[in-house]
Amino acid sequence: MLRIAYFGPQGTFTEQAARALAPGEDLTPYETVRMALTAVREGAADAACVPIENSVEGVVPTTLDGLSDGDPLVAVAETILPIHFSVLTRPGGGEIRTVASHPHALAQVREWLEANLPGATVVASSSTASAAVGVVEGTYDAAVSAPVAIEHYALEELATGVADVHDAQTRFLLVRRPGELPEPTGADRTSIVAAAVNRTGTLAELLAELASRGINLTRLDARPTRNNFGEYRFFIDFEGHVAEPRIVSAMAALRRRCHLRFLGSHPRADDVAATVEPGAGNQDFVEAQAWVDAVLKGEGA
Ligand SMILES: O=C(O)C(=O)Cc1ccccc1
Repeated sequence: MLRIAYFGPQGTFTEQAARALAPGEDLTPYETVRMALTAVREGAADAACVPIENSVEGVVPTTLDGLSDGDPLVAVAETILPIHFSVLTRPGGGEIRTVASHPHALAQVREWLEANLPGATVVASSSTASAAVGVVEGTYDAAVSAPVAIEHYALEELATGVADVHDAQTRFLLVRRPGELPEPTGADRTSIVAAAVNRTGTLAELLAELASRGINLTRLDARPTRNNFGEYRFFIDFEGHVAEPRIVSAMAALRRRCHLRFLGSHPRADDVAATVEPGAGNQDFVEAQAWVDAVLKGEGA
């Protein structure tokens, strides 16, 4: 049985994602994303499930920073969950003075809180489920939680199906230490971190390497390096798998231009096939290479 670390405690959205990505495996909650990643780096877990991006709030910065610092880890699978919340209180609990949740959750229920709990102080907690634990312990009066949290904590539902933005989704990754890669499927995502020198046009040059090979981006985020103010690392996700000739060509070109960290190639949860531009399919790259090989051998011109 695989040991899967996940961003907990029990009852987080991430636990739900871990159950979907690693059914029947041995799941252990960790208090922070960083601690779950460290468990994999140190060998205490075989893989970790962590949230990466939300359709409303964007990326989860602690996950990006946790993946770009420390020993390399690679994503081998992803899942996307629909996100709506339950507001949980103590049974028979009185006035609601404080309401807590993960910042990504709070950002998605701001209008609901203003309309329904206007007097309550809003407090950020490490996860939606840690807010529920805080309500059980009396630290907060209400928690904005994942619907499954009610199965773990002796609380009452003040409201369910809460969401300012309907159809919100969060994408989660299963990450491991580098090893065998998942097979390409034709509907894959590759993730890298690029650290380029601060010079005019650097980012445009990196993106041009991808664009000229017809590679479609699915996400682009910048995070500060934290060493020098104004210096950034770029997190780039694009369609395709590193085992494909066109992606190999792009990765080698990027590697010549900047420091690269490979964060994995894996099937997309939404199963959307990669866009292929005319002349930029894998077969085009294979045929072009075969022609150059023939020239080198003196068998063609
Ligand atoms: O706190 C949780 O339950 C998480 O898994 C992170 C999160 C928070 C808000 C929306 C989706 C995921």
